[in-house]
Amino acid sequence: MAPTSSTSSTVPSQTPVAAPYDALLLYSFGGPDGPDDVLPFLRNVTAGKGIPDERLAEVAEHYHHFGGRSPINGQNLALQRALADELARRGVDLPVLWGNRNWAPYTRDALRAALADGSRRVVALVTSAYASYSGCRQYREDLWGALEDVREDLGLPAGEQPIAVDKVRAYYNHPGFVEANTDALVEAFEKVPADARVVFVTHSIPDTMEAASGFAGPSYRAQHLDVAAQVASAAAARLGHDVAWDLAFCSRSGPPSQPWLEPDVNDHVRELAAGGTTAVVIAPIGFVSDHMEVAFDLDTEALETAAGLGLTAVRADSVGTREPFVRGLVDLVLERAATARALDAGEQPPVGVTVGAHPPRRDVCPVGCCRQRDGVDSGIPAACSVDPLG
Ligand SMILES: CC1=C(CCC(=O)O)c2cc3nc(cc4[nH]c(cc5[nH]c(cc1n2)c(C)c5CCC(=O)O)c(CCC(=O)O)c4C)C(CCC(=O)O)=C3C
Ligand SMILES: [Fe+2]
Repeated sequence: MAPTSSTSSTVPSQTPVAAPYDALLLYSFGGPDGPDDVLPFLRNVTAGKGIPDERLAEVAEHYHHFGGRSPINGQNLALQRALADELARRGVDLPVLWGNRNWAPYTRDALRAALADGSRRVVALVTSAYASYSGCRQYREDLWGALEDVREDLGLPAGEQPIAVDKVRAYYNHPGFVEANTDALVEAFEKVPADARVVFVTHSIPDTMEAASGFAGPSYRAQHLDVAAQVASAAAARLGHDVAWDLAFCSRSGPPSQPWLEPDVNDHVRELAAGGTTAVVIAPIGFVSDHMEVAFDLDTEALETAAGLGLTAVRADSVGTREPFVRGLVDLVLERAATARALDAGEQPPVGVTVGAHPPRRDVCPVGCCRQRDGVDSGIPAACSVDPLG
């Protein structure tokens, strides 16, 4: 009888589905964990951005209103756990790390830990579904800086990176994200009359950033309109009635002289009320979890605006750790791995899975992608692009 070792050696060796990656980085924005963190966090976020002091004081108040703690860190921990569980369920051996741009745990520390654990190639999943300077390029610029820090730790010369990071494409039009948002909207309709109007909401950005976001595909606004149309029609099919909707924006900052995407959600709700609407669902498709913009700008301000006008108003859930979303994210990670393997082998990569009117966003950003922040180039190199200086 053959010894066990030779029996197992006859099993054909399979490429692990996550290869060439040896770790997954959940890469997020970060937020304060207590009152003393609020100001230094806000300084990190706004360094060099020209946000007026009054706006900063106002945003600090939003955080202090919730005890100086952002809900975002707990939400990322929950998502990290959900991703690890889904990977384990599929038998995929891939540790999930968590790192942030603006607060601890910082990305550079997550990369240091990955390196210490022997990882050399990491796949990053950004907690923003849409492509724009704020949702893609800025994460890539900060990642470039973190990779430089890790290289300098080891005293390696420029260009000799000890660890490489690839990024999962912007996933707004992935079926998992759309399905999870649809489920949340269908559930919200249990609490309002069938003729309630849906106000899909996302973060406002400057008009100049909106223009730059269209460099390598549909613009930030167009990406949201595509998701909104998909979610509304899928929800209508399930609910058995029409779903009327609009797209509105929240959390505008910057000087008043600078145009940002409109309408503001509060102004829009006022306009709907004036036009005879009596019930609204506020659906935060622009955010993946109920972080501060959702907790304050929507649940505190926008719902108060609606209540003050006598409207029936509910807020649909953000996708959070909903099963279709988490499943979709793991599908995207494995898709990115299959793409990396194909490119490494000089083969044609798989076509990314999507729903809606748009093709998949690129995995590797072209030169110039989303580079203009306020009508001028950021001037900062970025990781996960064909040319870091591009
Ligand atoms: C598109 C977008 C997303 C979605 C994509 C993504 O998720 O990344 C997002 C997310 C977030 N934004 C957040 C917080 C802040 N954003 C700010 C400022 C800004 N955001 C912008 C855009 C976006 N922001 C822009 C154009 C600015 C102006 C300054 C600049 O040009 O960059 C400021 C400064 C004060 C203020 O101006 O409001 C804060 C404190 C938090 C953490 C929340 C928490 O703690 O729970 C999260 C998840
Ligand atoms: Fe923001």
